[in-house]
Amino acid sequence: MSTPPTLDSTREQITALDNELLTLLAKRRNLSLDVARSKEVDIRPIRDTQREKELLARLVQKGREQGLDAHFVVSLYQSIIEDSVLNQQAFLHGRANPDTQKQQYAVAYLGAKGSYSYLAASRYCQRRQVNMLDLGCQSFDDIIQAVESGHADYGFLPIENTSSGSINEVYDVLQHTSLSIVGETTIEVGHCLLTKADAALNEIKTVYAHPQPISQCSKYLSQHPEFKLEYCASSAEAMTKVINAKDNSVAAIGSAEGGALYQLHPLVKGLANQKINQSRFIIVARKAVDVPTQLPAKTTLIMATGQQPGALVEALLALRKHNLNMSKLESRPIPGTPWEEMFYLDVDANIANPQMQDALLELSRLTRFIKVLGCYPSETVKPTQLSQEQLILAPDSSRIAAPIEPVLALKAQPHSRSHKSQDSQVNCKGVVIGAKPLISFAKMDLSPGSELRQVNESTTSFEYNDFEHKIKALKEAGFQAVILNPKLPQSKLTYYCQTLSQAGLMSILTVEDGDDIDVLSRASDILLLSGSQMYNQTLLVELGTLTSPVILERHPLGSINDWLHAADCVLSTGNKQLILCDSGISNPAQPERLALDLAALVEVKGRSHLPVIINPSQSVDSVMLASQAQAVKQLQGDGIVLPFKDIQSLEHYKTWMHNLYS
Ligand SMILES: O=C(O)C(=O)C[C@]1(C(=O)O)C=C[C@@H](O)C=C1
Repeated sequence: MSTPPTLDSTREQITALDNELLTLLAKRRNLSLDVARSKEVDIRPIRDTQREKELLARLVQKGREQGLDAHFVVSLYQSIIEDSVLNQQAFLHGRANPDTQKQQYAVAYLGAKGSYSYLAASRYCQRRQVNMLDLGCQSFDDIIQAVESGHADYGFLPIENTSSGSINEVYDVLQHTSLSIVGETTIEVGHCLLTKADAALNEIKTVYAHPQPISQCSKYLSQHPEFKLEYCASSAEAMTKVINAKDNSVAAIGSAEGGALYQLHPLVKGLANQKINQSRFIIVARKAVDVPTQLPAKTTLIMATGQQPGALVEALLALRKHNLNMSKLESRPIPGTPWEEMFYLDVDANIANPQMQDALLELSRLTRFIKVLGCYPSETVKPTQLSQEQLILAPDSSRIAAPIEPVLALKAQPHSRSHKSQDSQVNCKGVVIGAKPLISFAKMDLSPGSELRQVNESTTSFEYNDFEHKIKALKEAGFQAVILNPKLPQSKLTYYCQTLSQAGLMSILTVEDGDDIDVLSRASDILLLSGSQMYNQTLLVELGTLTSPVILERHPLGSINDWLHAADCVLSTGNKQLILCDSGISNPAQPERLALDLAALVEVKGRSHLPVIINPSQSVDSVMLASQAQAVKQLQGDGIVLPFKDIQSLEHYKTWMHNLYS
């Protein structure tokens, strides 16, 4: 056997090739700017997906001839094309807004060098080949203040993350600013455990991090109960703490890139719960920008609709009528006006587009308040895909012995409207969930130590009387179902469920453990799978075998796709009596609370035929419940879960609940 070339000489060749590849990539990038120049003249859209498909198909074929895997070629070129599109966009946007063409941008962002906001800002400037003068700030208000006062040209604000959802505080500062949104940018957030160069994992005792990364890495952190978590105002502050520490017992959560600025070592990489963990930032400036029509654009609006039923739906229908797609809907309270909501909408359209103008006119008639926060180029470059046939096809008979099976057409997912276009309804005890009106569920916590169980454990008859009294009041207040906490002896559960049944209320028990399914399903009318179990395939399949209705709660860190995938697990096992329940998503700004995701309700109602109920009790305080319930009704939600504390709280509900049924 001949001796292989030495490692050093092979590495030299690889280095030389990589250099050539980079030179070629830079040349390609320059050519794509020539393309942008010609599109500026012809006024053609930047994106040409037909051209991308042809280009990918040709390259897959060419690559295959040289032994390269089709998926590798496609993902490589998807990145190259994304870069090409974003560069062309930045170029044309600069041409349309000559006053943004500067040598240097002063940028206000959260934290200090190395924070994710810093990385997003520096990438944004790099793409525009502009120097960045970075102004680290302590809070979102300080960022706004720096731009409003002219100390900074731009402010970078994180608005949402793929794992932890929307950042409510940012929506709140947008309510009052005179600044405009002039851009957006998304960065991959690769969380690592950053340590001093010579630290080992078993030495780590304290982990410093901003609340956002802590919630985004909750799965990893739960595997390390020995870590003491210390919250920091930014990832940069967390890294500084590690650098200043005297020993190796501390670590920070942050990016490898940011850590490198502090000479920190990424001891463990890929800590995030979700494989794809991205953060989207918006960029604010004093002056609004023009977005050339060749660029995909987004317009962000803030509005308050009337209080009458259906007002929000009417406003959203105005967008649909003009063929406009709403990519995001958020609701936030209006300070000082309890029970009223401000809605934030991202619409995929240029404000100069005549349809958008018509819709705005119509919205201004339908709303009590409306303001355009900005129109800016959308930086989401959806990768062009090849068909499965194009990817799999490799008719090289010398390599493949057996003929390839034809690719099966994917069946429509059982939750989807393409599988079933009409709304599904779940019948239980004469109540139909999924047909109007909205169903009201009361959530009662009867576990020992809860407010409802302050009676002595032995005074059972008093306890039972008390329960019967409360159930009667709930029925009178208009509730149709009661969700009970299952951590009670079986005899009591059976009694509680029977009492509910006698009062004509549906009984719902929460499942957190697979071993309980049998007992709980025999006692109650409906089982509710706790969101924490949404990824538990075994439990999903078990619930799929039941013949009674099931409520599937969304995991606080779960994406809509994951939630619907979990629904498919239940449906495809057999049980079609499925109801979805959204109790909100994790809100790192207020870790003790969840954040209601009303855009998810709109999206899921559009994509799925399943009934959806909303549980705002873990995300809003009691004064906000009325307006949230109205919003749920207006957005075609099928039910609302309200916390039941005591009979007095029912008086509060009675004042507004009748509106829900009108
Ligand atoms: O050919 C074009 O029209 C380009 O803009 C170049 C390019 C590319 O980088 O290859 C980029 C974006 C288009 O969607 C298609 C192709």
